[in-house]
Amino acid sequence: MASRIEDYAVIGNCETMALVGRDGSIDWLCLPRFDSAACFAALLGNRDNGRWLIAPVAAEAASKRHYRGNSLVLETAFETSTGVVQIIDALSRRDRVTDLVRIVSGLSGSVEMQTEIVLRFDYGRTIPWASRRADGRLQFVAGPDRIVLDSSVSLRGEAMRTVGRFDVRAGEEHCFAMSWTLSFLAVPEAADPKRVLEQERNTWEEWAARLTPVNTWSQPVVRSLLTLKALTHRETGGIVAAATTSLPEIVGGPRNWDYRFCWLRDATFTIYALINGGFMEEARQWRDWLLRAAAGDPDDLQIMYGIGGERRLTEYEVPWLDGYEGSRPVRVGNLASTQLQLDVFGELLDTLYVARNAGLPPNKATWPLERALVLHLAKMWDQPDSGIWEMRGEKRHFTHSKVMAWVAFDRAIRMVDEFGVEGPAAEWQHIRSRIHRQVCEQGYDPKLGSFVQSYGSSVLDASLLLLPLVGFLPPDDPRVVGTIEAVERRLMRDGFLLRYEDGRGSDNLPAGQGAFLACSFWLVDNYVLLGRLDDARTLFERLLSLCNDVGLLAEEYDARSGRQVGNFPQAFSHLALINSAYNLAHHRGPAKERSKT
Ligand SMILES: OC[C@H]1O[C@H](O[C@H]2O[C@H](CO)[C@@H](O)[C@H](O)[C@H]2O)[C@H](O)[C@@H](O)[C@@H]1O
Repeated sequence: MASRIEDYAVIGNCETMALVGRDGSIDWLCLPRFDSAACFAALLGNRDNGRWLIAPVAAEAASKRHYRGNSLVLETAFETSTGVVQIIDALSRRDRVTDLVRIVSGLSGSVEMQTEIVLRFDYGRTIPWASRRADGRLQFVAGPDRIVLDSSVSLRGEAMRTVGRFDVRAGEEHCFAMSWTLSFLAVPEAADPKRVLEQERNTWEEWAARLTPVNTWSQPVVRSLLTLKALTHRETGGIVAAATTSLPEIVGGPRNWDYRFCWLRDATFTIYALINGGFMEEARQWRDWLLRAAAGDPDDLQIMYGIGGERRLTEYEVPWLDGYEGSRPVRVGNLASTQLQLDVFGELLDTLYVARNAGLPPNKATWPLERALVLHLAKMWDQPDSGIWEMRGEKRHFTHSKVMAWVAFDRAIRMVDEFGVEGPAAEWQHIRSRIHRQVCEQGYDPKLGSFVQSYGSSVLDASLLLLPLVGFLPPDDPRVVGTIEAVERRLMRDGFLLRYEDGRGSDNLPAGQGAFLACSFWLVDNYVLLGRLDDARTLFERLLSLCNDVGLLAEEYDARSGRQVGNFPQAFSHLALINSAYNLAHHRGPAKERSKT
């Protein structure tokens, strides 16, 4: 059985990530990209679907772990009655080769260790052919995939697994290196695990040293930025929403989605957080990814793309996997990619505007794309859509979607005014006023004293907290204050926010989801804008306490079971954490800047 979600740490190489359990088992790894098929899929099934365990034989061993400095090199120490041993894990990358290295090092006494390697390509389904090469390394091949395994420990095959037992005394070390390539390419040289670890640590540390400091909450902010960077593909610049598919929003339920794609919404928010952290090169890389992904007719803009900008993300179910703790179905691909979600226009224009203001030199294709998108939006902003929560039910006039359409026109007008780019600003001003009026008339319920999820409904939705954050209305406007109060009253569960009222949001899915962490961070941002700084700090600190022992967050938190739920680690949660930390720490944080109208 897989571990609890918060019991995983991740290691990554900016192309893919592996989930490493506290128990020393790597239960998830897709090779070579985040969205490739997994060769370790025990996370969504059982150990026969693929995993790599290295752990003491003694079942009672207690583990403690941390990252080496500001890196993604993970150290897990196991304490047993006979001694202490440490496992150091890292993922790296050479030309067309992915390396997973693990070093077992004895710290005190002597510990009897075991390893079990179950390699299953194609999401746990395909058992590869195993053989021993002339150079002594083990080789596993199936279809396009080849893995070569080098180890200082003697290993043997047993019931379709590779297993070994070894003792580690204080001062001793055993090294393992697993290298993946396409099966038709030359067999790669063996990796040098120690050199790989050193190099990975230095690269990550150098990157993190460029951070604009945030004082009080530096540690969680740096770990969140490292996680966002690790979710960014090094070559394409695409940013995935999370490293996993189908970790459930409700354990045992069907709300299981594939997040290994690049949502424009999540990516623009990520860039916003990276710009606040001072990382302009990443902003440029993502902007260039966007220009390539969105190339073509603006009518064809998708709300998400593959890592390289791929458009077809066909969703299918993987019936041979039982799902995380039985949460079925396991899905690959995402049908939401075909939805209309109007808010992405606003998020794109807002982030590109922020990037210009932050000094990102414009690319000559940027404004033509922005202009084309706004001209397209002018023709369809008044259509119903699927909204920020990607509801698979009937389309509606979501208030948040319309507000973000307002943002798109607002930022386009500002760009004409402030940067002298060319566009029909007078026409856009007219549309901007129309949307504003319409939202205030149809998206606001005077009896409730609050904005509502969609026109004419009485359902509350935490996305309404973004209204003051994007400058649609001032934070002290009574309608905004009323909305914050209504959200606190109706969406707060055990001190954290649900994203909308369960069962009333008509998403045709079972109720019972956990608190949506990004929404709870938006409440922190609203408190900051209202000057409720004590409330902001208290809620922020409580949210930080939900991070696992290595600072990672999934999408949601289920307060009843005290567990993280949803895909992991999730960019949306981490970027919201970073933005709230900057809002709290700086007099002129991102919320204050953005809310200037
Ligand atoms: O719950 C319904 C939807 O859930 C996913 O979307 C959520 O995650 C996205 C990526 O982080 C985020 O952009 C979106 O706002 C969230 O609602 C899922 O990917 C959808 O297919 C699903 O309909």
